[in-house]
Amino acid sequence: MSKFTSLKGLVSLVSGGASGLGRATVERFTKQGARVVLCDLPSSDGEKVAKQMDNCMFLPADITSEKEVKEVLRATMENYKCLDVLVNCAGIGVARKTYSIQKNLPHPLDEFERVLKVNTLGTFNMIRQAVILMAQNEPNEDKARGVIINTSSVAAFDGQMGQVAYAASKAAIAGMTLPLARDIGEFGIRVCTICPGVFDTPLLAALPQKAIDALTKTVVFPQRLGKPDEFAQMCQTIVENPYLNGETIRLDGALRMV
Ligand SMILES: CCCCCCCCCCCCCC(=O)CC(=O)SCCNC(=O)CCNC(=O)[C@H](O)C(C)(C)COP(=O)(O)OP(=O)(O)OC[C@H]1O[C@@H](n2cnc3c(N)ncnc32)[C@H](O)[C@@H]1OP(=O)(O)O
Ligand SMILES: NC(=O)C1=CN([C@@H]2O[C@H](COP(=O)(O)OP(=O)(O)OC[C@H]3O[C@@H](n4cnc5c(N)ncnc54)[C@H](O)[C@@H]3O)[C@@H](O)[C@H]2O)C=CC1
Repeated sequence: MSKFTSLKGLVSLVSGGASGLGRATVERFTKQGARVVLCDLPSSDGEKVAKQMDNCMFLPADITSEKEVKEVLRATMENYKCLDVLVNCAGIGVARKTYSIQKNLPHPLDEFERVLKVNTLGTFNMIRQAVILMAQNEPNEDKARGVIINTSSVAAFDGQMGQVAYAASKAAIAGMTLPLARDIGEFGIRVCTICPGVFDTPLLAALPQKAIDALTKTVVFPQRLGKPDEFAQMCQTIVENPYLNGETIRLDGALRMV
């Protein structure tokens, strides 16, 4: 069977794999026979989560660190001799308006910077180093060598009040998709980005329940929070469809946030 027509045997690196959408992706990929490197912060549940799965190893790193990401990729090569799929799930959220007149407080600049650094720069740091490994792969019959999947958000397009930093970081990821595909297509590496709507994870749970309920009510159908495995299923679809490239895919039940 040609490589990338199924997840079986593919070496996959999932950032943010200790929780939420990334964890669901690690779970689905390992069940489908992939060999998975779970990358997450040293302070995360990464070790515990990896131990619960077959063919999964935890390699701790802060995705914003060049040095730590380089070490994760070195260890991936040492253990698995290649890298076929990268799924960038690691990310953080913030809720902060540009200016709170009640508190006479403008959006803290360091908070804006932190969100952009983790979500956008961290995602790019993973990509720029993973490409080096993928480009060394033996191509399949279609000349394919690798697949990269990024995680943006519907906030990239319908950012709510208080989401200027988060939406900027996620719009940047969506904006990177096509130029990335253009840059690395020559190596046989495809790039797609998923824009999830509202999914049932610890990150979304950081919002007040009132806000979560209001958001859920605006999902057209199915009117519920997304299940993390539905995100993971989209990752599997992207890997297994050789003609999906350079695309940003909303996965949101037709939610358009107000
Ligand atoms: C305090 C919560 C901390 C959360 C930490 C991080 C959460 C990050 C979650 C992101 C998860 C990722 C999900 C994803 O990618 C998909 C999505 O984007 S889902 C959408 C998520 N939405 C947000 O993150 C919104 C963030 N904004 C806010 O929570 C609030 O705007 C904020 C806390 C920043 C300020 O609220 P508040 O102090 O109430 O502002 P005001 O007092 O000025 O409010 C005036 C008025 O307007 C109402 N309002 C405020 N924000 C919103 C909003 N986002 N949508 C609709 N209405 C809003 C507010 O209720 C007031 O109305 P009243 O009738 O006067 O009460
Ligand atoms: N839950 C939702 O409704 C939506 C989530 N998203 C995005 O999906 C991705 C995953 O989010 P969730 O699973 O919901 O959140 P989550 O909080 O459950 O998982 C995020 C993971 O990323 C890790 N992480 C954070 N910063 C990191 C860093 N610097 N280095 C390494 N790992 C780091 C965390 O430790 C955590 O394990 C995020 O990028 C988020 O912005 C996008 C749209 C909707």
